[in-house]
Amino acid sequence: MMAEWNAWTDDQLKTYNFPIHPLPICSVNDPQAEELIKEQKPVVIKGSELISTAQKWDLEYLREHIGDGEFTVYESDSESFKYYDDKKVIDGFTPPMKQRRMIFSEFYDAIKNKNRTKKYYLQQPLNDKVGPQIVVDFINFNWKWIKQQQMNNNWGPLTSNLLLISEEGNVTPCHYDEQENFYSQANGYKRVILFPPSQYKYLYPHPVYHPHDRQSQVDFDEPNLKLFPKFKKVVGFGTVLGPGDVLYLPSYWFHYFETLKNSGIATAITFWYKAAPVGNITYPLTAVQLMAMMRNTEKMILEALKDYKQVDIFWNMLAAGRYC
Ligand SMILES: CC[C@@H](CC(=O)C(=O)O)C(=O)O
Ligand SMILES: [Zn+2]
Repeated sequence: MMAEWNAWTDDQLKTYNFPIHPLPICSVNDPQAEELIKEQKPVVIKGSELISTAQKWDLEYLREHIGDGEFTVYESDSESFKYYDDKKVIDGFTPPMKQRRMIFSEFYDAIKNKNRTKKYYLQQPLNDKVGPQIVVDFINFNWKWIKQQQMNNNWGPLTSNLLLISEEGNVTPCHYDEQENFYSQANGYKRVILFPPSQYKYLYPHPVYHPHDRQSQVDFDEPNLKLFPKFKKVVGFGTVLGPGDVLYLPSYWFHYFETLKNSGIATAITFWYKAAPVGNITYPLTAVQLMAMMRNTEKMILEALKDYKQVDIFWNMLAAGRYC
């Protein structure tokens, strides 16, 4: 992967032993960018100026201007921040990180504390509690351009702008989301690795009823190939995002993020949109349609059986010796 001149070096990246091909990179005026978005394929877009007013959002600026609202901050004993849905409860599940609520100055102090043993990741939807200067910066995002993308692709409404403030080395393990996303890097450097929905069978997401729904069960650092043998077939598409870069991250594409080692703080903002309504069904079904169908089937079985422990029994009864 080619480092932009002087920005970062390969030794700041974690190493994985699956192939990683480069993601397409286009200028905002390149028609190929629009084509890839229309085909729901990922592309890194340069020069959109989407969040240029947020490129000055460093910790000091935010401490001064972001206001005294509370923020969700994940606290982890390791570099890994594997998302979990605290509304999904199953026996014996221990959350891999702590979800805390802090005002920004508490987050700032936690990050600056040289004696700390924990790692932190602020992940908070931007809301109306932010200070007036942040509102001015937000209003001056390139809404004209992104609204054009939303319209061109018949997406639904913007659902949230998640502010992400990550420390060097933090990892968000592989997962998928069900919304379209323009992932915008304000400052710092983050590496992203994407996997198409067709690689679902290599990434073994947790069951829908599990708190880690949508997250891959495979630990990329120590993959258990006995439990997840097809993981060895996985092929990634990756790049390093720098200040001003925007990644179109299509719904249902699996993705993994890491904040480069020794690169300080990385600030990013997501633009999540409801995906376009499914058009007329053609066969064979697409990988995305199969993923949506599998999710709905799991939800229906859970709804019918009421008890998640029965889902495993039912599924094995249905499939064992008959389908697998
Ligand atoms: C939510 C955290 C993650 C981004 C992501 O998964 C997304 O925007 O969908 C990251 O940047 O570490
Ligand atoms: Zn995600």
